[in-house]
Amino acid sequence: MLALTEKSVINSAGQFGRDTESRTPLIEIRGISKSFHSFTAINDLSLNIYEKEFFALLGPSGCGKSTLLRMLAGFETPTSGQILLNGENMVSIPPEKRPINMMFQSYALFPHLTLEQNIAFGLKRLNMAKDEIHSRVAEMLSLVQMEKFARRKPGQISGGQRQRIALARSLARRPKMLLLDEPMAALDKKLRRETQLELMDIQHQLGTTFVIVTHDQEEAMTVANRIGIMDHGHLVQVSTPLETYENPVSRHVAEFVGDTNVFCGHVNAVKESGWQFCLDKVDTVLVAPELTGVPSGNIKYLNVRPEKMAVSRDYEEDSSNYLKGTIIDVAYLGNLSTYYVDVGLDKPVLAQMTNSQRLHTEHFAEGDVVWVSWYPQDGQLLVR
Ligand SMILES: Nc1ncnc2c1ncn2[C@@H]1O[C@H](COP(=O)(O)OP(=O)(O)OP(=O)(O)O)[C@@H](O)[C@H]1O
Repeated sequence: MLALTEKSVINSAGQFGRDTESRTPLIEIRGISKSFHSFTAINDLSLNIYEKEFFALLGPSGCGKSTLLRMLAGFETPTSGQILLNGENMVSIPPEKRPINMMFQSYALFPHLTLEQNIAFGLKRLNMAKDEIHSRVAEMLSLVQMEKFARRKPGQISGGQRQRIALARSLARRPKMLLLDEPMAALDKKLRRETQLELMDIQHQLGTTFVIVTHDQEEAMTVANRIGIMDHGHLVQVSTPLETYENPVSRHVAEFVGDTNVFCGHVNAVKESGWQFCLDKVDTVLVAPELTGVPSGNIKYLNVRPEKMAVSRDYEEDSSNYLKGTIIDVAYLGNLSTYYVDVGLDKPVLAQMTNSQRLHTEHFAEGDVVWVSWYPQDGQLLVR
């Protein structure tokens, strides 16, 4: 089991990056486990989620994301551990009594009811006055910009619009927390991007805590204030998107979130200019930033993101790290080019260059002999 701290970092994610430790959590998950027969889906997991936060659970298929969400909603009971809401144990509270709502991937709209009736459905069951229901439905339709379609049925609107109605319906009871299980899985890429921005906007307007489950790391990075990375029922890192990308706690997280280059090796000298990292197999020495608080003997990997690497024909006498190699593949994406460079290691190095000038960007081709370079401070040393 890995020890976790909710790191304090200042970045674009604002308040949630900085001061989560000093705030009272809305939800406190204390050492919960969930087993299905002999299989442990969630293993001694602890996490705090705060008011007004947009939290994303990210991880490979089968790591336990949905199981965790279902326990928050009350559809599953933890085998052990506690879930507290505002300090009160929720484990014995049934789903409908929790101030938490869940929006399902399938949206689960009633096909025979109009959109406004769909939104009103849960409110009627609360015995709310007719006028109040009417105004709440209107407010929700306006929130998701679907006023014009109020009298249509789910079969008469598009997939993206159904998604909005499902959102409106799940927010109508004004839950303290909304759980979203892969809410955009059925949308195409462009609509998905638009919907992500709308979702952030709505969450911001309402101030409701959102917890989203996704296996799309770009989606998690876009919408969330903080991301929890899960693996085999454990939470392996909880941090802001920036911290997750630039400071992954392990090789596993680094490789799961975005593309990266992980070099295996060891620190062979501690110099003032940085630590000297010797690559296994090619016996090349690179300069790497010091990893404070960690004995140099524990270092196993050097992690460098492809966009931190440059490709050039020539070697220059500067402080960068250089590796010589041959381009074996080029992926030209228009805005970016990704070069796969064989430097004599098990895997080619990935270097990504922005095509920032229309006519004067230098392009490289398969077979070109090049230097891949990066600044020492753009590398990250890892112990696991
Ligand atoms: N009711 C159940 N009975 C037995 N095993 C289950 C049950 N529900 C989930 N599991 C198992 O628990 C593990 C975690 O499942 P879960 O649905 O939480 O994963 P996930 O991370 O949400 O995956 P995906 O991204 O594919 O939806 C899986 O191995 C799954 O097979």
